Amino acid sequence: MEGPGGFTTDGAIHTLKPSALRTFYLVFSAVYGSAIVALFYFHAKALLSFTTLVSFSINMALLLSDIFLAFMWSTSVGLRVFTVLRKEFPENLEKVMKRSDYPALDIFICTADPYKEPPMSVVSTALSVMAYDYPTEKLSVFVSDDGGSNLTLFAFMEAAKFARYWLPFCRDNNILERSPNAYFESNYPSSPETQKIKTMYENMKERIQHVVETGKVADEYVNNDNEREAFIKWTDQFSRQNHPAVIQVLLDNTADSDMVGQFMPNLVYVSREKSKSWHHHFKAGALNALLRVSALMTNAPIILVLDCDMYSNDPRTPLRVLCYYSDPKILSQYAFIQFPQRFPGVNKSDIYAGEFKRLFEINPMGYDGLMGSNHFGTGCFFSRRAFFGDPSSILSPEFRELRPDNAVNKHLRSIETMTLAHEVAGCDFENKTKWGSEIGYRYGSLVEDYYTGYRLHCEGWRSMFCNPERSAFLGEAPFTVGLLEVGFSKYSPLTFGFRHLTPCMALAYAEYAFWPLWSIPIAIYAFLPQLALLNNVPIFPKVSEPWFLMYVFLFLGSYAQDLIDFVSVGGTCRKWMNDQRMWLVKGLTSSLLGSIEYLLKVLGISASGFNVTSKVIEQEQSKRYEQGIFEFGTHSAMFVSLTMAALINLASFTWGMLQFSVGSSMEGLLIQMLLAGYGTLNSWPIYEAIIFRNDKGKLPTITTTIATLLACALYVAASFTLKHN
Ligand SMILES: O=c1ccn([C@@H]2O[C@H](COP(=O)(O)OP(=O)(O)O[C@H]3O[C@H](CO)[C@@H](O)[C@H](O)[C@H]3O)[C@@H](O)[C@H]2O)c(=O)[nH]1
Ligand SMILES: [Mn+2]
Repeated sequence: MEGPGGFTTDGAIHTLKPSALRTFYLVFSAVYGSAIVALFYFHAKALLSFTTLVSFSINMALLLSDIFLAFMWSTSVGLRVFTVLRKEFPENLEKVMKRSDYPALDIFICTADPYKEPPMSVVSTALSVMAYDYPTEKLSVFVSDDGGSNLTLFAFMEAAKFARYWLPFCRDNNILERSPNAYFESNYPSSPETQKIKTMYENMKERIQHVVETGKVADEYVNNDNEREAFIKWTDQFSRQNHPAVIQVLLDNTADSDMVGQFMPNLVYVSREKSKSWHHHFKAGALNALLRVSALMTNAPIILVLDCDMYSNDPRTPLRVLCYYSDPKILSQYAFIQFPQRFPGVNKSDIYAGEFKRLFEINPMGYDGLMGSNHFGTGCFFSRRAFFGDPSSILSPEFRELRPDNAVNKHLRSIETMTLAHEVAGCDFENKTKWGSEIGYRYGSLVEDYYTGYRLHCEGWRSMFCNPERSAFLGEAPFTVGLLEVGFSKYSPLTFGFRHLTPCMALAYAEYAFWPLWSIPIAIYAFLPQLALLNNVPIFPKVSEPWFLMYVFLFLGSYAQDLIDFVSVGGTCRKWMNDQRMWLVKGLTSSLLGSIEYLLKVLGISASGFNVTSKVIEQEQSKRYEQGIFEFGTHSAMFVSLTMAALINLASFTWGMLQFSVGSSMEGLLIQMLLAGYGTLNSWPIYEAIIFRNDKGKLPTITTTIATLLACALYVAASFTLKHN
C-alpha cells in the first residue's frame, strides 16, 4: 500500500491507514466470487438442457442480467478491499510551513443561469470562500458566468461592497459558517454588531432580488462611472449565446481594503465570449477559460473548483489541503485533492438517496487506496500543473504567460493583462489548440468531471480523497446522466483504461461508465419472475435443491455488504433502505432513459445537451420533502415504467399469497414470491401516491391509467407466450 505519511499521529500533518474491514472483504470477496462461478455453471447447465424456445429465452434473459451483475460486482471488489482512511492535522501545519510561505490559491466558481441559480446564492458561495482563513494577498476568487448576465455581475458588485464588512466580521468572531446565507439561517448568537451586519445583508439581498425580479439593473442601482462602464457591454445585441467577453476586476488584493484596513482577496468576474458558431463545451469550457484568465492575473499553483451551489462550511479547509500540498513531492505527483459533496438539505431518512453516499464517500475512499479519488466536479483542489501534461513533461500552451510555471509580474488591472485576458476568453481561442484534448478540463463528455479525473489518472497523475469530520463544503443534491458516452468511447475504461491504469482502477472507473446499464438487470428482475409467477411458471431452483441456497447467499450477501459499507460511513439503516430503493427506482427510470437517450444519440436520432439543474424549489414541495413524502406531481415517462413495475409486483405477490393460502405447493416458486414481495415492499410510496394522496405531489391519474393499461397488456402478452409453447 503506497501513500505519503506515516501511521502515527504525533506531530504528523497527515496519516493514512487501510480500512479495518480489509481482511473481511478479502475473504468475503473470495467466497462471493466462487458463488458467482457456481451460478454461471448453473446457468450453463440450464441453457444446455432447454426444452422450449420460451424457456431458453427466459434463461438467456436471466443469464444476461447475471453477467451484468457479476461484472458490476467485479468492478467494486478493488474499491472495497483497498479502501483507505486519511486524516490531516492542520494544527501541526505551522511546524512545516510559515504562513508567509503559503502558496497562492485561486478559487473558481461556475454559474450559468441567474434564474435557475439565484445570484444571491452564488454570491453567498463566493463570500464563504473569500472569507477563508488564508492570507488575503494569496487568495483570488474568479467567477465564471456562463449565463452572461448583468444581473449576476450586479450581484457581485454588491458582494464586493458587503465583503468589506463581512470578512472582518467573520475573522474577529471566529465564525465557522462563512456563507452569510448559511450563517443567518443558523442559530447564531445575537449582538448589536450581528444585527448591523444582518441588516446590511438583508439590504443587499433585497437589491439583488429586486434586480433579478425586474430583469434589469436600473439606473438608481448604479453608483459610479466605473460600474456604468461595466454594464455598457450589455447592448441590445447581447444575448447569452452571443456576446463579447466581459471581464471585471471587482476587488484587487493590493488596493481594496476592508473596514479595518486589511486588504481583501481578488474578486474577478469573467463571462467568456459566446458565439453560435463556436461550441462552448459547457462547464469544462468555462473552467478552461478561467484557467487561462487566472493564469494571466495570478497563476496560483493551487486551484479550488466549486459549483455555485456548494459553499464553504469550514474556513480552514485550505490549510487541510496544505497538509499535503506543502510537500513539493506531493504537489508534483498528485493532480487533485477531492472533498466529498455533502447535502444538509436532505431529509432525515433521505428518501431520494440524495446523499449519494456510495458515489461521494464510500467509493472515493476505495479509489484513494488504488490510484486516487475520482473527481466529481466541485469541492476539489487541483495542482495547476496537472492541467498541462503528465507529471514528467509539461505541455506548453500558446503563450508563455499561460504556462503553469510562469511568474506573473504585471498588475491584474493593467491594460496588457486585461487585453490578453479578453483574448484568452474569446470563443475561438481554443480553435486548433490542445485545450480540451490534452490541456485543461477534457471535452467530449457531459460528465467532464468524471472524464477529466479519469484522463489525468491515465496520464500517471494520482489524487487523494479528503473526508474531514466537519464537512468542508455543503451544497444541494445533484442528478446526472450521460456517463455511457465515456464507457463506449475510444477512451473507455475497459480498453484505454486497462492499458494506462492498474486493473482494479480501470474496473472501478468502468463501474461509473456503465452505471446506466444497471437498468438491464433491474428491469429484468422487476418484471420477468413476477410475470412468470402470475402464470405459475417456475424459473428458479426449488427450495429443496442446493442451488436455492446459492441464490439466497448471492442476494443476501450483496445486500449485507452494501449495508455494512453504508453504515461504516455513518449512514443509518433507514437511509440505507431508501438508498437501495432509489437504486432500483433509478434503474427503472433515469438510468433506463439515460441508456435509451444514449442509444438514440448514437443512432443519430437526437442530441443531448447540458441542462443546468434548477436550484429553485417550490415551498410546498420542500415541505413534503421535509416530511419524507415522495414527489410525483407531473406526468412523465419515467413514472410509467416505475408504476408498471409496482403494479405487476403487487399483483404477482398477491397472486402468490393466494395460491399459498389455498395450499398449492409453492416449492418451485418461492424465489419468485420473495422477489415479488421485495418489489412490493419497495413500491410502497407508489401505492400511497396512487391511492391515498391528494396533494400536488400525488401520482397524476393519467400516469396511473397508462401504467395500468400497459401492465395489463404486458401480462396478457406474457401469459400468451408462456402458455402457448
Ligand atoms: O454550460 C454550463 C453548464 C453548467 N455550468 C455550471 O456547472 C455546474 C454544475 O451544473 P449543475 O447543473 O449544477 O449540474 P449537476 O448535475 O448538479 O452537477 C453534477 O454533475 C456535473 C457533471 O458531471 C458536475 O460538473 C457537477 O460538479 C456535479 O455537481 C454549475 O455550477 C453550473 O453553473 C456552467 O458553468 N456552464
Ligand atoms: Mn449541482
